[in-house]
Amino acid sequence: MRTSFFIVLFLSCTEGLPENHFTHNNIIKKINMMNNPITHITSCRLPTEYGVFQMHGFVDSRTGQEHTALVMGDVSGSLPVLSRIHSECLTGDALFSQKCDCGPQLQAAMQAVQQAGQGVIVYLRQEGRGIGLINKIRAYRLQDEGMDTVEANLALGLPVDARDFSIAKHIYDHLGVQSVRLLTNNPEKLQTMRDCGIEIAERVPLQVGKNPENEGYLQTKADKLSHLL
Ligand SMILES: Nc1nc2c(ncn2[C@@H]2O[C@H](COP(=O)(O)OP(=O)(O)OP(=O)(O)O)[C@@H](O)[C@H]2O)c(=O)[nH]1
Ligand SMILES: [Zn+2]
Repeated sequence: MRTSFFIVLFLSCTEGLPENHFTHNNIIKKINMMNNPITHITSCRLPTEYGVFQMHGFVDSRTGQEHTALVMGDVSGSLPVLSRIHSECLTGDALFSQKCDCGPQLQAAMQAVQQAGQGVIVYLRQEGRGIGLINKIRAYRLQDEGMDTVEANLALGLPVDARDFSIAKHIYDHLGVQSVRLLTNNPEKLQTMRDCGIEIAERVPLQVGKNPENEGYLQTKADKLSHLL
């Protein structure tokens, strides 16, 4: 009760400070980092087209969201581990959509881990950059009418990107991962991991799955979301 009072007081006092100071979001993320909200529930063997992984299930006590990590080999310790932090995309990962590059990225990441003989795929259930499936369909409908991926989220009154990559840090901690070679083109993911205390030994580019349907989407990610494409 007392702690919450001081947190609320602190948040009110920091209102109005510039973006690069204490934003509410950053403070809330830091509080979340202090009280680990991610609980490991169980794990099982998962044979896939890309080899046999150990699949771990986690629950976020704040949202009830279920996340998973696919692990191959021994990943604990200070040596860099090949890893992908993948955000759920039902349309791309499971329904073969060509509107994005998620499906081919997931496959390429799993294949790369198989080739390395060791690695972690963190699969975060933050569909639609965190706005959920129904809102993503709403956003796609606006894109059918000519908006780009950023404009559509904003037109719906939603954040452009509502994901919390710090969840991955808790998952890495559970697995004993300290340093990663991260498969990504997204600089924000790299920065969040660094801010959380995960060493980025290397960024491994992941440029696959380009097709005529997703050319504009990839261009928007490069132009408006600073993706390294
Ligand atoms: N709201 C919204 N979400 C999208 C759209 N297209 C893909 N997504 C979601 O975007 C997430 C994937 O993000 P991306 O921007 O493709 O890639 P990233 O994970 O940020 O970066 P990489 O590590 O380089 O792949 C998934 O959750 C998808 O469901 C879209 O047009 N609108
Ligand atoms: Zn996708």
